[in-house]
Amino acid sequence: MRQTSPSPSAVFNDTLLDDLVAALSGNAQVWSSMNRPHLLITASIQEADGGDGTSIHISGGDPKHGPSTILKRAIDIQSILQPGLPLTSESPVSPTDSQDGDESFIQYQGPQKRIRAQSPTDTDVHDPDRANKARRVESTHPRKSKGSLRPRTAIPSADSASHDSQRQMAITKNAFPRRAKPTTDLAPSPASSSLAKFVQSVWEQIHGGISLEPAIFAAQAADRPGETTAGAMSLAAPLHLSTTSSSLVSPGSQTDVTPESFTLGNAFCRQVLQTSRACRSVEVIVQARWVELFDAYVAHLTRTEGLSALRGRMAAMGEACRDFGWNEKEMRNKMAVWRGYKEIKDAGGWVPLVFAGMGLYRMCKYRVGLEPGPLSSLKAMRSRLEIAADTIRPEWRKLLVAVGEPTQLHYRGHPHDWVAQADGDEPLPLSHTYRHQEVPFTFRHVDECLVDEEHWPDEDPRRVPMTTMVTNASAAHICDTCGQPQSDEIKDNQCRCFPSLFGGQRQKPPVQIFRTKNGRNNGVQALLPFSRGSGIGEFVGLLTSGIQGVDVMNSAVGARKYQIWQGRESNFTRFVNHSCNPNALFHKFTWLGMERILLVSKGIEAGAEITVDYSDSYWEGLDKVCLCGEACCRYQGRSAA
Ligand SMILES: C[S@@+](CC[C@H](N)C(=O)[O-])C[C@H]1O[C@@H](n2cnc3c(N)ncnc32)[C@H](O)[C@@H]1O
Repeated sequence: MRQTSPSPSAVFNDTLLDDLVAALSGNAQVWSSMNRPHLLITASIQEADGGDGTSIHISGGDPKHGPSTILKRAIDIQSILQPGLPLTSESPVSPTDSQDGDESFIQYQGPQKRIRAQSPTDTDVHDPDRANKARRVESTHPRKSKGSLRPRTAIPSADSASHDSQRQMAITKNAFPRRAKPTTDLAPSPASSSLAKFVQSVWEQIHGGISLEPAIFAAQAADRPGETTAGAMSLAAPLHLSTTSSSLVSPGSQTDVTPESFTLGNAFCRQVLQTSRACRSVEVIVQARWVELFDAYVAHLTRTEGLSALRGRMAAMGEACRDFGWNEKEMRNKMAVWRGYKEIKDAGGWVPLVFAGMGLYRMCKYRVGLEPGPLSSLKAMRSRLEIAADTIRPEWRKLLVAVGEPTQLHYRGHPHDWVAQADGDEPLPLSHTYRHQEVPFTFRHVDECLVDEEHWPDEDPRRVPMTTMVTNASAAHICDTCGQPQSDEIKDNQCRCFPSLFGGQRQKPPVQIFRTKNGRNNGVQALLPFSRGSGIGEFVGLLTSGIQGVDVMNSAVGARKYQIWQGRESNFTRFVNHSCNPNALFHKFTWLGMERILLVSKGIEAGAEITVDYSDSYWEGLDKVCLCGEACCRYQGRSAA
């Protein structure tokens, strides 16, 4: 049998060969013939077939009685060699003494029967050629290796060692990087870890598939016929603080910003913010809908192509990877997050996605809060979310064009024109909840008190003697609580006693009218927590006097008594129920020289009903039973007067 030396550059798929030889339960040899790889089982040294194709030769027989070839089959093993690395016959010498000829082999020690590799002995020292052979075998069969085939390491000749051996590339057995086990010693500090993650995300974004077209400028240009994108860019001019330097503010230079350009800069910055916020909302609803598209396409593939669900998903995934320009891992990661968006949409509708804050991505990435319990709570909240979104931010529905959903509002009017019901039941129009009354229900939402001129023809009964502070420009009202000047102008106001109610941007109160379950009709629910001492709202209604027999608030400034009646015109404070253990109270506060009655929190959690103590003067003589349900209730179970 002629043997040629295998190429030292031939790289084998060790695992496959391991498995193959292990299955044959014996030693094996690989050699090349006619530049094609062969695998020979060494149980019997018998060439079965020179052949001209790449084949596995399986021979057997008792050497004493001569070989008896039992060629079973020939298998092409070219495919298990690394492509592009053909066997060559240039390697110098056969590693075994018993072989000769122009075919060489690498001896393989099968996993079950290990042959100790030859190593140079004392005798070898005197026989350099034999020693070299032994070294080659040793390097081919490192003792620690467990039954694997390797190309033989070439032993450089004296004159070629300096360069040839330097240029031999190899893929080592342990080249595949394994994940390092994190150790506490080496764990980066949280700060550097956060920064490292941040920088990593920047690199990922740069190298990922995003495109940062300045769409906002294009949109502005579209709004202004004849305006180019570059021209629209000039809208951002107030933000170009320095035209001579690439940095916004040149060191040492004093940039003059006029009030007008500051206002323009604010407007531009706000516009960009709002545009990007709307884009972010569109992004997540589109991604939630895309997951539905993906699932529907998989169903299509399984139906029309006869693919299994798994194969259908793989096929759809492949197409998605191609179209998004992402690899499969990126695509899977994105889809996992997007599927979270879809689950939120399925439970709570589109509102939670459109108005989601920064936590949405993390929540979906780490699947926190997407358990059945929280999702069913979200489901019960769905219509409440829609009431608020439709009545406070009606423009949100227009974004649904992006996912082909109807854009008509479900809930029109004032946020408190709707009464939310428990267990996700459809909200009721406010007037429907007073149908049981004999007098038809009419109600107008107002933010300020109205003066009943019949009783107070000349002045507002709440006016208090004014405390003023004269400044350069004008006289200012001084807060009798904090001693700071008060003003409805944000830039002039310094009183921070109730910032959500006075002196700043008045916020929509995060409360809803809801239907109580225990016979109190409607009540007020906090949608967000109210910290202790914070203002929830002002008790407003008709400023009048002398009313009896209906719910009314009595107050007085000095000797001047007045009443606030909320029967026809008011705000949500009209619907606050009584509790003998309330979480809010009514509090007098003077704003701009006028007494105000505020609903102030004693510490309220999100979701809780807001209650106050109506006071004994309310309940005394009233033929009602208190239904507050508190253990300390003062008016429960009493016999009606
Ligand atoms: C200012 S309204 C509050 C809103 C009212 N629940 C509604 O649906 O219009 C006051 C009325 O609510 C009811 N109410 C408030 N608190 C109550 C309580 N603890 N027990 C029984 N009824 C209560 C009484 O009918 C009372 O006259």
